[in-house]
Amino acid sequence: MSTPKRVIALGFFDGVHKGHGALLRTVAQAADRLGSMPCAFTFDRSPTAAITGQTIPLLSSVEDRVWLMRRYYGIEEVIVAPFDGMQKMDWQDFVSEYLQKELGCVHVVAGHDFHFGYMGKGNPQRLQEKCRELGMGCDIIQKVEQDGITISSTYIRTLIAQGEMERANQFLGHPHTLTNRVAHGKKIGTTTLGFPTVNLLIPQGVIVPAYGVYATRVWFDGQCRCAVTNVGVRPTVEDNDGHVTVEGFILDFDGDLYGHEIRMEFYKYLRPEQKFASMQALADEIRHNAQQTRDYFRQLT
Ligand SMILES: Cc1cc2nc3c(=O)[nH]c(=O)nc-3n(C[C@H](O)[C@H](O)[C@H](O)COP(=O)(O)O)c2cc1C
Ligand SMILES: Nc1ncnc2c1ncn2[C@@H]1O[C@H](COP(=O)(O)OP(=O)(O)OP(=O)(O)O)[C@@H](O)[C@H]1O
Repeated sequence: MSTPKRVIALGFFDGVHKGHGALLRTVAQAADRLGSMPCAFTFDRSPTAAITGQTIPLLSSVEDRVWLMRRYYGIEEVIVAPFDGMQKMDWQDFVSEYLQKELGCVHVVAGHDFHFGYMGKGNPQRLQEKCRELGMGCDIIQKVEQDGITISSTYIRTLIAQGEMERANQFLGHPHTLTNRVAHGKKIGTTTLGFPTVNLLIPQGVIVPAYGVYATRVWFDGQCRCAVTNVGVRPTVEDNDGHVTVEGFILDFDGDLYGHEIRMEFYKYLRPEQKFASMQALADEIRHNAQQTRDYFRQLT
């Protein structure tokens, strides 16, 4: 079978923010024009983390990155390459041997500050020259800014760590999204509190939003519902084990989602997590937060 022709965006794309969006939209347009497949190239782990040895909690799991690129920008295929296996590849080989010969790439799209190949020796200018030599198309996208700030995954991570979800979403261009299976909780929600919750495990290596309560939406089994969600260690619960949980009370829903995959979208930070004097006081506050969530989504529509 012959290799399909591909138009490929190059980068890591953590969070798939608006700056990445400028590249991905250009890919979709070029692919349409050239009758090729719109694609993106990413790595299985953060090159910056691998090179510097730092731990960098990410905005998105690989699965979410792939889903976001498809959902918001129509990217049909995401090539997830192993960073460890490719780190030492020379930048010229990356373009001619890997992109052109192996992947059938006819056009690449990269950002203004894209460095690639062994020791980061490849840069936008070299990429353009090499593509010209090989007969491949190449677009370099100028930086996208908002409020005078260059949009970047690094900046958006700091916003999410501080609970500034609405601002993070403005920079992302879509709601911050986490997808995973629903885990079992301690059942206190159902038995003592009167608010059953879905427990979403934070995907490994992904940033924990600031502890607190958020207006969220959850998608599961083809449905979308509003939910009020707590992120934190539940200091009110006596036998909490210090584990961070993400627990959503889904409004107007009655059903069992254990083991199902859910996608949670974070919209607005409502309040910090607190230690309440009693479970009754916590239940009263959750009722209030549920109403705030309803009001929030009502004014959005
Ligand atoms: C909207 C919402 C807000 C919450 N806020 C807090 C809080 O401020 N402090 C706290 O200790 N627990 C908080 N919780 C966590 C509850 O204690 C938790 O839902 C309950 O322990 C149920 O746990 P389970 O899933 O193990 O049954 C909140 C839960 C929800 C759904
Ligand atoms: N604000 C932006 N405007 C235009 N292009 C961008 C922008 N941010 C990133 N890019 C480009 O998107 C591709 C992927 O970038 P990358 O994954 O390194 O994102 P980043 O947001 O710059 O990450 P980090 O914050 O870790 O530096 C690269 O080609 C990069 O140059």
